[in-house]
Amino acid sequence: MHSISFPYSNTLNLNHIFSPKRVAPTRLTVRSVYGFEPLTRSDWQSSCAILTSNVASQELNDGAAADHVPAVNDHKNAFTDLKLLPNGKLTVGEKNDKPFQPKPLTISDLSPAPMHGSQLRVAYQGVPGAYSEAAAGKAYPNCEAIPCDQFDVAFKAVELWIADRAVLPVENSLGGSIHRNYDLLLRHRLHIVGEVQLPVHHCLLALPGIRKEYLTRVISHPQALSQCEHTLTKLGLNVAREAVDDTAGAAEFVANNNLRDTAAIASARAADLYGLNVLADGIQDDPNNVTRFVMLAREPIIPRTDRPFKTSIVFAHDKGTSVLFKVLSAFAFRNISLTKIESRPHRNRPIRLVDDENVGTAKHFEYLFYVDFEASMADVRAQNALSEVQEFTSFLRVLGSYPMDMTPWNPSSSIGDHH
Ligand SMILES: O=C(O)C(=O)Cc1ccccc1
Repeated sequence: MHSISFPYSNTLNLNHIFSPKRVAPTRLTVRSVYGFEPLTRSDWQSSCAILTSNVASQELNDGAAADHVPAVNDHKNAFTDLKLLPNGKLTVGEKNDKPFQPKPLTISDLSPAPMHGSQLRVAYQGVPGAYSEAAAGKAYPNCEAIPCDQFDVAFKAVELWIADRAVLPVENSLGGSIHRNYDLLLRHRLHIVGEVQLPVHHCLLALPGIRKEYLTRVISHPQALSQCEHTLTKLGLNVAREAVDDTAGAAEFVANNNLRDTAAIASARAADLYGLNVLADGIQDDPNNVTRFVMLAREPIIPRTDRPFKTSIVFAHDKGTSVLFKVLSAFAFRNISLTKIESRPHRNRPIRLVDDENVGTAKHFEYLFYVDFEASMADVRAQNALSEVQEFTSFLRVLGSYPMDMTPWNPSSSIGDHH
């Protein structure tokens, strides 16, 4: 067996990553960053702030403009462009719309996440009946789910204290990662505080009295369309497919516009809500179709070791060889299992790194790597692995350390199933 010695121990220099212009960087130890003991909530929160708040990113087509990217948490601007529609849905409004009044903070806003069962406001993209709404309900029973017309709006709602959490679908057992949503995680400063996995059960919905033969179009969220592709063909539906923002929104659109030639792929709950018929039930190609959603909050949660935790990180490197091998070995030698590894090309899309003086620097990386591993940041193995990863990488961000969803699949309780 090979023995490998690592040229560093517990010392983690965050400043060379996040503050490239700083002359005399202060060194933080892994212990202070991840707070072994004594571990207080404020220790952990301020540590995470150090790790993550100095980094913001922006997808840009033109790299030259990257140094002038506005701050992502620009509350002043954001207050003027979010508005609440009469149906309770949040949307992006015009700059001259009546601005939102920021909600005054109360002591309970500053306390740890409310106890199970209390009313938490959870923003999701879509309209009632969307799978993200169901994911919010699974993660936070009795929460108030707030529909938003775009993911960006859901993120902003949390940043502005209009909502407490945002729900984001990030990967699917069939289609893999939802890359756009991973990019959103980087462009905002929210923390992953939980995950839920949902068996998704799709239905083909149409207006009452409409038969399959009348259809010329099927509309839905792109993930839903791709998850049902073969079954649609088997049903003889070689008709146009059209992508819309969310599954339940597709059902609502068919109903509101009385579209007799169009079906929607959505949940059975959406059929009930919008008065549509279920033409075909369970039309996903993979009967074990599962979508993973993450829950996002303004503050990270305190990682624990008394139950299984997962940690999500993103990193990039700009020099060195075999970097991925070295990074993976940091986990392998500590027996930490990875549950996900994914590379994402990031050419021509600079990431904006912000230093302590809030001066932004655009950095170009060829690839970003997303890794999820099965350990809590309160676990010394994870802390050591990450301090090692940091040595090989030029950009590293902990997206969150959170309890794993351990619920076993139960097809009979699939979301969207109306039985
Ligand atoms: O559109 C929805 O209902 C969503 O929540 C996104 C989605 C789409 C397809 C499968 C899982 C989640």
